[in-house]
Amino acid sequence: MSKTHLELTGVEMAFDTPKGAFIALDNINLKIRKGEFVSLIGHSGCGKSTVLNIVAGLLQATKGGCVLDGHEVNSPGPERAVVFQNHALMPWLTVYENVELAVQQVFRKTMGKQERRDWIHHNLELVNMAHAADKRPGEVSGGMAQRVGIARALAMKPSVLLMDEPFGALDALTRAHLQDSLMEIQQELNNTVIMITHDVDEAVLLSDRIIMMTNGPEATVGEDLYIDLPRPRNRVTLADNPEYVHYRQEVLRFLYEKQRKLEHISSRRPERPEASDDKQPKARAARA
Ligand SMILES: Nc1ncnc2c1ncn2[C@@H]1O[C@H](COP(=O)(O)OP(=O)(O)OP(=O)(O)O)[C@@H](O)[C@H]1O
Repeated sequence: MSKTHLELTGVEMAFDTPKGAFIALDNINLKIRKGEFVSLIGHSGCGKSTVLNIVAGLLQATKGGCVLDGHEVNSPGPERAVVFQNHALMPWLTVYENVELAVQQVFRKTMGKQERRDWIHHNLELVNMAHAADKRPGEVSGGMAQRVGIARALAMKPSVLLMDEPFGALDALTRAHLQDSLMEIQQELNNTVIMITHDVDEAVLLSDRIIMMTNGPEATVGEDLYIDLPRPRNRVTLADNPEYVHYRQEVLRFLYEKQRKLEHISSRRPERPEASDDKQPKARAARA
């Protein structure tokens, strides 16, 4: 078993609000091994993005911290690439130039011009987007743009890939195709991946481990489920696999329990004054 690659220890995240400190996360402890694919799942507003932002170095924990390869994470770095739900490509640059921007940032000094060109094409090919290299993001579909976002992240050769609902906005077929590509690429590159998802099937299919978070405020790790299914994984054959069905039920059970708690709290307390309105926990039982 490989050693710990990334470690969160005693992480607390308190946000300043007009009504005082809002403790979003409390005592998050997590050890992740090199090459592990970890999904974060939990109800809306529980703090998944906050965890990801701390690992990305975009937020600083108010207590505890994050250590990657023995170094404390204090700021963003190219060894941790982030893929957001809405690709976040530069609309005025072509598909090629969007990837090039990231590659220049990381490899300007270490790769020659031709090597960089080949590397950009290689990454576009990985996600089947080389044919659209000269198109702008507005000229390709949402799924294609998302693939470019993934190529851009992979082209930085990140040792950690952080994904915040990367396939959330895509139709089912595109989503399935990208999930399969991601599994293949990750097997090949052995990156450590942390992915936020609301989709239970996606979490079980892709992950080595599913971290289920309790409801906020003061959210923490509720359950840590290891998905011991052989790879490569095939969604069609897995659908009837009793182990797969068991894992899926475990996650659903956890989420329904937490959902019941949310409903219980909201029936007793009509308002949650601490959290901002757009982040009030919502029922997402259908997809979560
Ligand atoms: N800058 C901030 N200031 C105050 N509160 C914040 C801030 N950022 C996040 N929060 C609160 O922290 C909690 C966790 O937010 P976060 O976005 O991490 O949740 P999430 O699980 O990713 O939600 P979702 O699934 O809806 O994306 C929420 O209650 C949110 O309102």
